[in-house]
Amino acid sequence: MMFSIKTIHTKELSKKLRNKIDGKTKPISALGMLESLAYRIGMIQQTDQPTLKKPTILVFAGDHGIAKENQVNPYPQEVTSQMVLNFLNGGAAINVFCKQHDIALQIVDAGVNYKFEKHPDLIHAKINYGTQNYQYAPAMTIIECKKAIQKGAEIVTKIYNDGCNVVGFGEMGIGNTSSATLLMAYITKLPIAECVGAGTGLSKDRITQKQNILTEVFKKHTPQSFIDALATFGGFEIAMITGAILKAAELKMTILIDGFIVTSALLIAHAIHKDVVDYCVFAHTSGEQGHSKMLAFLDQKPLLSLQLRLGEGTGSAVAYPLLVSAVNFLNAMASFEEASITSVQ
Ligand SMILES: Cc1cc2ncn([C@H]3O[C@H](COP(=O)(O)O)[C@@H](O)[C@H]3O)c2cc1C
Ligand SMILES: O=C(O)c1cccnc1
Repeated sequence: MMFSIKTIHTKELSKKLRNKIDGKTKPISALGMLESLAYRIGMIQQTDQPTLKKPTILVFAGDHGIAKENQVNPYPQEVTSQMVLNFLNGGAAINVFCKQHDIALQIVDAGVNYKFEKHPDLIHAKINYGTQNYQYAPAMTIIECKKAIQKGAEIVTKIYNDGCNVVGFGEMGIGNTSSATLLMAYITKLPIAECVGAGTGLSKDRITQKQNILTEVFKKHTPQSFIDALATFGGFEIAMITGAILKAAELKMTILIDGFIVTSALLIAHAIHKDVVDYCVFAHTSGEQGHSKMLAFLDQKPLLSLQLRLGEGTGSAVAYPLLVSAVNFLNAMASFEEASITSVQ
């Protein structure tokens, strides 16, 4: 389970890209974050003429042992499987946005507590029927965790081999803001109180209850490695996304990072391989309060801030057209020289 992720920085290409961007018919830096986005995609693809091919969003779904008790989650566990069926029927927010932007969408059963029928858009990768409740035992075994990482890597390899070079990850798993909170606290070393939030809409009192429970959980376990932390606090969908991110970076794909939960998977991937973030584009800042702190920890600026707090990869789908604009201006806009326009002295 080794990933070979290359440092992107090559001075020559970096200079070439900067000159190309600065040479376009606009004042210097006038395309703002679209410029840094074009630069990043160019660096990822190691070319000053990047292209976006077969954009795909993979939504990983998994159930969480703790969710059965309804202490940290307002919605019951069965909503995970019900939402998977909704994805397969085309009725969820992520379906609508992917359709709008011509993004291929595939759903992965990473570990839902339900047996699904075969479906062309569903990848069967179930590790188990939900995790253990980490109030009592680690969420999964190290073997299960490694299997999930491996499976995530395999799924990304498959879409890469089918011609995709830009991928976003989404998730569905009732209770998974709790896993993300614990992973965030483990990696950033911030107190649980700084990481915990409303999830799908807990009241203030219930956030305090969630904070107390997660503080106890955090004290109970002493993971010995990043993989152990992922196994202890994670979900199958989060572990699979971690493997998917690492593989996508190895394959030099452009990776769209969504909200609080996907970023928690990235925190683990980043702890394992710090160069992984150079392959990522940060779609948005989630309304879940810990997310902006995760982004600050990674020193990354997201494209959008729409107070989305849904997950499913919706922030990535909504941000995707900005990547298209970035690549298009870089490839199609005239330079001062081509348009015979006088530049600054
Ligand atoms: C109908 C519905 C659709 C969703 N789509 C994503 N989530 C989001 O909410 C869940 C995490 O929040 P918590 O930790 O508070 O349970 C995840 O499934 C996440 O993807 C949804 C949640 C619900 C209820
Ligand atoms: O930001 C997210 O990904 C998020 C926030 C709340 C609930 N589900 C997902």
